[in-house]
Amino acid sequence: MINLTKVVNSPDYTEYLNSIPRETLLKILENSFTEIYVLDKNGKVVYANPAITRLYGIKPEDVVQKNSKEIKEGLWDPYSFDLTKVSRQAIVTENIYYKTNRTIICINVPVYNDQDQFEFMISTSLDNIRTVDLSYRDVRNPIETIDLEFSEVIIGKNELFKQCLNDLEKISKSDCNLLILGESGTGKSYIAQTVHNESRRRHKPFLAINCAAIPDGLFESELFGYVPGAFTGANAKGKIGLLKNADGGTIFLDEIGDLSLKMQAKILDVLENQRFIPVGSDKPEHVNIRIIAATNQNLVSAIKEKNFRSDLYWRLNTAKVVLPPLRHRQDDVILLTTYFLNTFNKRNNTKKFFSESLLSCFISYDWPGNIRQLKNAVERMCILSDKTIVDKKLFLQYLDQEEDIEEVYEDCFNVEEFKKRTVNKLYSKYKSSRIIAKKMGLSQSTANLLINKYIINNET
Ligand SMILES: Nc1ncnc2c1ncn2[C@@H]1O[C@H](COP(=O)(O)OP(=O)(O)OP(=O)(O)O)[C@@H](O)[C@H]1O
Repeated sequence: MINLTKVVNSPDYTEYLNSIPRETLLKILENSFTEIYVLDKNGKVVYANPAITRLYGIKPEDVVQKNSKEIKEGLWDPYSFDLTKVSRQAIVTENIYYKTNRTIICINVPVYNDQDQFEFMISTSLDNIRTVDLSYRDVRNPIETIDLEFSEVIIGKNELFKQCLNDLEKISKSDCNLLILGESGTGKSYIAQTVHNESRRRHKPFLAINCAAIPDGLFESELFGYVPGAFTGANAKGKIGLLKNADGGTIFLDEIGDLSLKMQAKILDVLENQRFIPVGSDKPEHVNIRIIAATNQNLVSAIKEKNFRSDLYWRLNTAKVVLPPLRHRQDDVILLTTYFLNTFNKRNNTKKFFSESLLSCFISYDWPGNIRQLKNAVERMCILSDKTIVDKKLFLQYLDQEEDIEEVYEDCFNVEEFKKRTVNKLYSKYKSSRIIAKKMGLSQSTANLLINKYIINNET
């Protein structure tokens, strides 16, 4: 929280303020890249600048005079108006906007009238914190971060991954559709957002929809919108869909492999003709949209099994990038770990380090859940460790816990392989169960069991 000191305007300051024409002040507000969102004492929207269209696909004129709590209900967390109103302080919050899954930093400032009564709250919000920079803040001149190269925004130096980044850099400058393939957690959504941020559409909305999570009917009305009276229970005024809201920008269709054949046909129409028909209407509407789609499914097999349309595949496939799994990017594991560790340290105001042995474990592990699993593991190590230097013991416990849920995830986790490899490596070097036990943070009897299981029994 930031303490607010009441600003008392000097006569000179008031004169200077009065000298600025109203039109100029309005132009400044309207052209601010940062969102400016003002609520009155009852939480009604008094003013919102056009940045809200870029961030949420909502138009200022559609929200003004409406109750902000109702607008944001279920879409936005946390709702900080009530707290700001009573706090007499500016409150900085990290919010999540569920429709796009974006994190948005808001500074909420309460404003008081001459009688010292709460008059309104001004929120200024900033997304895109990655380019403003959380990870590099300590070492980089903030001016330099404004013009980051594509490869600098995304963490990764591995050769295989760099080839993807080279392609992505070119693709982001073009306006073609893009298909991103890769295992779960390899960063498909993260890359999609970055491609948009680096494209000429970056000042227009980026809206994401998860095709797997939504039933057909809802998918259609969310994406295409509907006309008044389109179906029972529909809003009497109708609804503008994501496509229209994202006009000029990018739609990200996550998990496209899970889309039904019926919806695939509708998406194909959007791709081919840049048009769609709202639910309950017979009039096509035209949009200018770039589509980025992603899936962890094998679409070629899905086509063979008649679960995915080949014409849609080829349409989406104008540009295709296959993100490598983290086990093929072992040289990036430390880089990513350091990045996540710095992020958590900053967020939690801690100064944790990872021991060398823990980092070695991280490098040898397969990370079947890819970057998402690595990020979660780093967070878990940071939270659970009481020490400043986090050692590998916690990680081995983490692997044991993962092993417990192995049956649930079937062969997603390759813990067994990891243990086997580690024991083999240590045994060929030390040939001593005592040293292996010490190195792995296990009792000597457990180390003996592992040696028997993976080495002795395998030799016979
Ligand atoms: N290169 C990267 N640098 C930093 N963080 C990354 C990078 N790639 C991915 N991440 C982070 O890893 C996590 C998983 O990424 P993301 O959700 O994009 O994966 P995904 O492939 O879309 O997963 P799924 O297929 O399950 O939807 C996210 O928290 C994301 O911010």
